[in-house]
Amino acid sequence: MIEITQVEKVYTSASQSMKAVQSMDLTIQEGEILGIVGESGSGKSTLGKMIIGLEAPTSGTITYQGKSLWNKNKYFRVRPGEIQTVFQDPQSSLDPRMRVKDIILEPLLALPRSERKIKGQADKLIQLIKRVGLKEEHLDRLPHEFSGGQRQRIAIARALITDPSFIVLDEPTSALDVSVQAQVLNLLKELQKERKLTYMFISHNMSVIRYMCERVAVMYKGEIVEVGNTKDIFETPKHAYTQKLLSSVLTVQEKKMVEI
Ligand SMILES: Nc1ncnc2c1ncn2[C@@H]1O[C@H](COP(=O)(O)OP(=O)(O)OP(=O)(O)O)[C@@H](O)[C@H]1O
Repeated sequence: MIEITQVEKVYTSASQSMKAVQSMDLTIQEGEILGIVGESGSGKSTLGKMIIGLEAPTSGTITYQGKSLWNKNKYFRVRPGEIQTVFQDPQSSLDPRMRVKDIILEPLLALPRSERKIKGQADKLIQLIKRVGLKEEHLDRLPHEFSGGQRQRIAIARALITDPSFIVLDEPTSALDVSVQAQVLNLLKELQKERKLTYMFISHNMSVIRYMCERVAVMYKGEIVEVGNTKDIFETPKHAYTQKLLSSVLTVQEKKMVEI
């Protein structure tokens, strides 16, 4: 579905330049949940941003269903709303002045007028808010009236309103309490199956990755050092960095994640 070939991203400022992503080759298969794991600063979010159109690759190609997403610095949408995203922090990613219904409907404004499907929109909105575990009356409320988990459910509904096929989930539950985290992860899993979605799931939490993903790519200093089936990566990690990640993170976090 997505083919990343020799992608590099260099951030340049007046004083310096830094390679956030380098020599990246990666395939994301239709219908899978691919995990991207790595410590802070390893380039995970930069990769996600290049796929959703927020950062242009410095070199290399990214194709979606065979079509190039970038031509120099210009991003081409395959179909507006086809690729969506859910970010980590539901506090800052939802406009505090907007009512929930307007937040969820907002991505439709990016679609051409003919595709906004005004007819039936209200029904779709009600269906969606209920599907993510909230109530119809919540549609008229403001974000501050909700808990972190509920706000992330709103962000998920917003991502789904355009009927995407592919969603970049960038640390979608990292800001949540562990029990709430499990509920949101389960919701994401159910939605992926029901709607035959493909996810790129970014996390630094190995337990969450193991619970969610069929395959995992391990990033270190902007490069993918290892990619494979989750089971293989966890049972027989080949790269020294993956081994280190597993030994340092799992023992503490697995205890925390028992509820999952
Ligand atoms: N807009 C930017 N300008 C300059 N440098 C940036 C920019 N965005 C990211 N970087 C740098 O690129 C590197 C990779 O950052 P990135 O956010 O992709 O990593 P990450 O693995 O997602 O980390 P985290 O888990 O902390 O979000 C970091 O060194 C970061 O400081």
